[in-house]
Amino acid sequence: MSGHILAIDQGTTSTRAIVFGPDRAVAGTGQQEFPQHYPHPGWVEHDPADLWRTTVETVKAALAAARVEVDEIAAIGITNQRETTLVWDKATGTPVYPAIVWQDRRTAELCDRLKAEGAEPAFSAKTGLLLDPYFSGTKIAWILEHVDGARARAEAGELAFGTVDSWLIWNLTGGRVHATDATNAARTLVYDIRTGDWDDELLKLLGIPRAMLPEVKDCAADFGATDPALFGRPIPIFGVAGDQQAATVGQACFEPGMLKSTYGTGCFAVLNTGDAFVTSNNRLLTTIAYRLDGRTTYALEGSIFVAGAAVQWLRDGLKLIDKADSTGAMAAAADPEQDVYLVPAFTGLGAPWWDPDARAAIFGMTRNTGPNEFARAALEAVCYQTADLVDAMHGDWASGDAGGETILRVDGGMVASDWTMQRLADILDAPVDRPVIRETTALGAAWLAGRQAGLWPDEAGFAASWRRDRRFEPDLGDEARRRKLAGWRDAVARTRVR
Ligand SMILES: Nc1ncnc2c1ncn2[C@@H]1O[C@H](COP(=O)(O)OP(=O)(O)O)[C@@H](O)[C@H]1O
Ligand SMILES: O=P(O)(O)OC[C@H](O)CO
Repeated sequence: MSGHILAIDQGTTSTRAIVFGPDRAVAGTGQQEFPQHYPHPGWVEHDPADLWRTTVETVKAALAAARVEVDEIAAIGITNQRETTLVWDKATGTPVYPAIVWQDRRTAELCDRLKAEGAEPAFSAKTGLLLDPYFSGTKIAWILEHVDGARARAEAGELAFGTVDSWLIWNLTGGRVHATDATNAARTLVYDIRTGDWDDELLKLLGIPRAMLPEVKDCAADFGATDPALFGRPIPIFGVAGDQQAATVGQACFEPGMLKSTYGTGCFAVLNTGDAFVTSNNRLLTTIAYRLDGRTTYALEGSIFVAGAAVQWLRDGLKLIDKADSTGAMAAAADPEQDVYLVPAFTGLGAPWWDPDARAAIFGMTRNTGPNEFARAALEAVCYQTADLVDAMHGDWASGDAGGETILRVDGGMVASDWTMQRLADILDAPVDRPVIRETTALGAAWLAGRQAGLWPDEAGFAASWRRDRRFEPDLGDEARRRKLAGWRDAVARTRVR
């Protein structure tokens, strides 16, 4: 056996598998998009079979691209879109309903009802989250309520709940292992991140039987081995983390005060707060950054639902562009005299507003507004939203705690756009560091698996190998920055409904 590690990154719009060589460089990749289903306004579903099929197919493609045999893979690390909720039959492995995706807003009313009953403080104190449809708990409750017979079967111990990691582990192990890791559990709204256990009071409030829940393990742990029938021989699954947490470790943000932001479909900024469970006064989430050797490292997180998805909307919805990477040149060519703002609340607004009923809007258009201004507005929206998050973080976590100025480590599909990264530095008025390895999420999952396998270095050794591709320095006058931010905040205020 040689020391390759296979990372599976099951994301919102595509599944990726990446083989990392013993030198920790990318040896081969496989990637597949899969269909998104929008059965009603505000609803978003995935077919669980698509998540599984694309996983198997991309693993095979990555192995072929890397020209490695299965017996050269020492371990698998899994990372995944978080909160997306699946419920399946333990005997047959058949899902009782499609996967309800994290972006889905169908449980907004249930969240409102629970808030009106005064339940939110109990959820926040234990889980670090808010009562928002984003998280898994109300999605599980919805399935139990709306799928014929589901509640009785769940109570009889016949049904399993899982986030996408659990669904993949279940299938990879041939239905032998029902497990998750602490970071994914932390997104369910029923896991107490202080005690590290499912919480009976919260389960009762949502009517979720404990028997449905997976076993919760550290991020680097033994999650079982793949069924030999799948890839020809068993491969141990040694690492699991939600994609934003995997990106946090992939960016080597191991020190309190270190901050990363990932720009994929959505944007997620995660600030390591060490051993401290920091309660936000600015409606950020408190969550688990990672749990290693039984020790929990906490984080503050700002979650924005639409980042690259706005670019996809320009491409697929408006058909203004053919390819995502056209937007940079268009933004650069946009009329500097026009202040056009897109508030991309297609599925409500996430942190720090948490307004599930807000819907997207464009402000400031004139007769001269065209595709270039739309492209710039879509890219700038990501920068403004990051600024809102970083501001909120500064309110909760004094920058002195971080030992100096804010430096943002970035990754995800959108960071390919130099224009966006420069504008991000300009709007934040802080340096933005882009790493050499942009597959940071997969790298983080690989590190967890490689650490558990004893093949990859510990935190310090791994952090020392982090390499910067480029630093974007802020280069926009204070006045212009303030004017733009004021225009953005005015646009957000006009979009909010709560
Ligand atoms: N050069 C680019 N400029 C702007 N947006 C981009 C660019 N390249 C990719 N994107 C956007 O990044 C997203 C893909 O990022 P990725 O990290 O693969 O997402 P996910 O993991 O959420 O599926 C898409 O929404 C796409 O529109
Ligand atoms: O699939 P991504 O990269 O957009 O990430 C989704 C997040 O995990 C949702 O919380």
